[in-house]
Amino acid sequence: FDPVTSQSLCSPPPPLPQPHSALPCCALKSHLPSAPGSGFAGLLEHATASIKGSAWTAVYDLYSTYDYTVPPVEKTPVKTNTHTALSSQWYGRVALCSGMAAKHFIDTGTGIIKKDYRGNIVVVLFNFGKEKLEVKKGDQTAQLICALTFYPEIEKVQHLDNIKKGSGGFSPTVKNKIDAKNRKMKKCTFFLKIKSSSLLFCTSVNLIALASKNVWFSYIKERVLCWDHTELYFVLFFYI
Ligand SMILES: O=c1ccn([C@H]2C[C@H](O)[C@@H](COP(=O)(O)OP(=O)(O)OP(=O)(O)O)O2)c(=O)[nH]1
Repeated sequence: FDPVTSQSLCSPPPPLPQPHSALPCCALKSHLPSAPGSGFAGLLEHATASIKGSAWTAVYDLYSTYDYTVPPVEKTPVKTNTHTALSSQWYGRVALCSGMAAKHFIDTGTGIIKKDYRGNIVVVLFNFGKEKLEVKKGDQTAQLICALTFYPEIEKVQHLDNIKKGSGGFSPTVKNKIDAKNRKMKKCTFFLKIKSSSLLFCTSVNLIALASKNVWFSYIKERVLCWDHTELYFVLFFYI
């Protein structure tokens, strides 16, 4: 699917266009690294404008080819005139510029560049801000990351192996943490209740014994109030 023309890209991919000298049009050709982790992600060819920020960065800057206006709460596909020819196991990812996100509330949509895509890389800009965004020819609109990927074979199975995350839907880990916290809180409340009940019990026995001077109460007072609170907790624990 071509995000600009809304046409299907099922037809054979068009040949790479010749770069226009006045526009930042370039072709990236990637090779598999000779050794894993060698960090060699792409070779810039026919570039009229450097799109890599520095020698050590893993991303290539993508620039707008034309002037655009992105109205507030709208999206605009921005052509970059950048074409990729990625080798097998590579794919491209259009990522947002943090500066545009922080300053203008701009995000980029979609963003997966298939290795066999030969069309114009388009950056779909979403304006979540209240102001319209003016994009000028040559402005950086996004960054391109070339990443290695794998092709897992799909197998139909009856069961999956035991997984920790469970089937709790979104954020089950967070839910489990909240559940554990709630359980801890319940435990604390329970022991607090016991503690306050035991204190209440001691005070009541004391007061009644004092007021009535009753032999039985004096007996209970002597027997019970000489216990320390720990013993009382146990008595009340089983009683409650
Ligand atoms: O931000 C983006 C995302 C995608 N593309 C290009 C490259 C990608 O290979 C092609 C198709 O995009 P995608 O595969 O995400 O769309 P689809 O609707 O699944 O299309 P297809 O019919 O190719 O499966 O559009 C861009 O230029 N910019």
